[in-house]
Amino acid sequence: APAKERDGGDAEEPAARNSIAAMARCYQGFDPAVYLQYNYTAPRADFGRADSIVPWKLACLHEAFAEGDVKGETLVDVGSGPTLYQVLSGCEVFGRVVLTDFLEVNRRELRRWLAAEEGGFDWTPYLQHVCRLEGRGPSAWREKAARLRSVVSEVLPIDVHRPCPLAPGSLPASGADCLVSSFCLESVSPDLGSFTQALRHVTSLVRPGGHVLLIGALGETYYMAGRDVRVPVVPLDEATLCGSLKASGLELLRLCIYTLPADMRVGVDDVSGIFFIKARKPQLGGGGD
Ligand SMILES: C[S@@+](CC[C@H](N)C(=O)[O-])C[C@H]1O[C@@H](n2cnc3c(N)ncnc32)[C@H](O)[C@@H]1O
Ligand SMILES: O=[N+]([O-])c1ccc2c(c1)CN[C@@H](CO)C2
Repeated sequence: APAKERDGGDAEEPAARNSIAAMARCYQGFDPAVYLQYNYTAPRADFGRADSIVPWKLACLHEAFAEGDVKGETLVDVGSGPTLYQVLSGCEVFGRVVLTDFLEVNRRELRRWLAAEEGGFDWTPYLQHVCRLEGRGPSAWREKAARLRSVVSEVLPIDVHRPCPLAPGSLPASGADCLVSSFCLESVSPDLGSFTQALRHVTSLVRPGGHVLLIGALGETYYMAGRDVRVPVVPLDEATLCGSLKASGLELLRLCIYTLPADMRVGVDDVSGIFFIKARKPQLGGGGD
């Protein structure tokens, strides 16, 4: 059965189970509106600035799909939170997009946008920006919004600390063709060991030969997930990140790093850099695609 929001995952050692449970308790205070305001409005999401973080992330995702090697039927987004930017490029390639999060408050926020209900976050500037990247006029954003709403098939509970993060049958038996995950694993894991274990768990959701696109924080030790909700983060650097990727069996295809300019450090976290990883899960028997 899908994990409850206070679960301690399936960690073997009691200590690990406790720290995972402590992390889950931390997330009970997660406030989607505050989180969106802190990270998805200017200056971090300023579409008029070439060095703003969100345009950089959207460009990485656009390029990853534009190369044409990432294809198939099913894309799963791990730890979606209340955000949709991370699937705005992939939704044009895949006929089925599965969004997931640990918290019902976030799943509800996603369903609110998908149902075109009033009062949710306005993703229009994001839709328009990705349409520009795709060489479509910004007025194509309504088509992109309709496309996204048509391909998102589910918004499911997930727990990356479980060997099977999703309920059985959530994805095709062979696995998803592509997995996207942004700012999840390092911000839900108490330490590097559980980060690497969580990466192994989510890699099991992907078919052999499928692709993994990861966006995350470098050098971050905490972030504010609500007005007074401080969440600890596993501080990663390039070496530890690549070590975990190798340990999870993924083949690194591309690693891009963004270093935050001073005015992108706005006091809501201590992140120093952002990574984008394009990786592939080897075919069985280690063959090519
Ligand atoms: C920093 S937010 C990232 C949100 C979004 N993907 C983004 O790019 O901004 C981390 C997300 O991980 C979710 N989360 C917390 N514990 C989790 C767990 N054990 N398994 C999967 N997701 C979890 C939280 O609910 C939250 O939405
Ligand atoms: O600048 N950004 O686009 C951005 C978006 C989300 C997040 C960060 C930065 C840094 N903190 C993480 C949580 O670990 C969440």
